[in-house]
Amino acid sequence: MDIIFHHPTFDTEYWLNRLQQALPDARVRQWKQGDRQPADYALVWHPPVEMLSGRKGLKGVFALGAGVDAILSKLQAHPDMLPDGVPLFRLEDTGMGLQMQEYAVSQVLHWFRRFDDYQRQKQQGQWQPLDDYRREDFTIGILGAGVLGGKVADSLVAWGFPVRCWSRSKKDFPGVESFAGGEALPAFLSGTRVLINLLPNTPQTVGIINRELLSQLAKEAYVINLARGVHLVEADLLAALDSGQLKGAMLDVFSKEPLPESNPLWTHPRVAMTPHVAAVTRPDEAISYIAKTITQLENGESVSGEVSLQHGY
Ligand SMILES: NC(=O)C1=CN([C@@H]2O[C@H](COP(=O)(O)OP(=O)(O)OC[C@H]3O[C@@H](n4cnc5c(N)ncnc54)[C@H](O)[C@@H]3O)[C@@H](O)[C@H]2O)C=CC1
Ligand SMILES: O=C(O)C(=O)CO
Repeated sequence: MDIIFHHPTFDTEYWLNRLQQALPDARVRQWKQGDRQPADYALVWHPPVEMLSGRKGLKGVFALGAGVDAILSKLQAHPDMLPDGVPLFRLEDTGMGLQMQEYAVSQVLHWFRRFDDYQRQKQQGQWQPLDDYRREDFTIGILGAGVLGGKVADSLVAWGFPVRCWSRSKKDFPGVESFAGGEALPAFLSGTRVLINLLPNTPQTVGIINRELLSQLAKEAYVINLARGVHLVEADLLAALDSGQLKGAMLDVFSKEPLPESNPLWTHPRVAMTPHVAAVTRPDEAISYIAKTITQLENGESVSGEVSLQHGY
């Protein structure tokens, strides 16, 4: 079995060695320009078109991340990168769930304990205890209740917050109120104090966090965007912060990355940000999942992690 690998930034040597250890019978190689030799599986992130285009004999393609929006948009322009019937897989959790939990819990607690207010007071030399926030006024709403949204919901339930989620179909997560579909979105938003976005980037979700949505949140709400920059209309977020409808935002992803120097998000006092690091691919966990899945596919067993090309995630 032949496996080709391409990632623009990962330590390729490390990945090739670890993949080889996990699948000792396979021949694993880095794909290089001009390589048209056969391959059974391709492991990719931002693959060059010529790596996959017209390739015969491929049994599966693995995206080396959770979101497949970049590869799907490339496939739209170059459909022969994924011949009919060849499955596309993505990473399900593989260590990203815990990272998303760390990010969401630490930020929610930061706001809940009013560290943002105390930081402002400190800058003004003010010593002034403030009223505590109450958990019952701090409902967390998670847009996207999939692998990562589900994990984040669990961790916030454990901290005693009221948690609700919104997805395409209803979920049965312990302690989490589930809302499904467009009709249920207003009810989900009403009373939500902290909105956490973990939706995939699809034509249905682009621009979903806009003026209309933000206006339906609880007063002095907060937004955490952990999914993709295109979900959020940045100008609407800034307007909602300036009008007082929103109290703060924590953003990991942006419509353009790296965020251009001129973008007003950089200087807004109530916007905090990280450079798309909320959850990164952990090589060892990802390699275990890929090796297990390839072995299952080779044995004709059912597998998990296949992307629905119809739904776009
Ligand atoms: N910032 C970062 O470092 C990272 C960001 N991500 C982003 O997180 C996203 C979510 O990842 P997973 O949880 O693994 O995805 P998933 O596919 O397991 O979950 C997606 C959820 O969104 C819901 N959904 C999809 N379309 C919908 C619609 N139109 N209306 C309502 N609900 C809808 C689904 O029902 C599902 O609950 C990824 O697509 C990726 O963009 C993932 C990893 C790291
Ligand atoms: O895996 C993903 O989709 C990511 O965004 C990683 O940063």
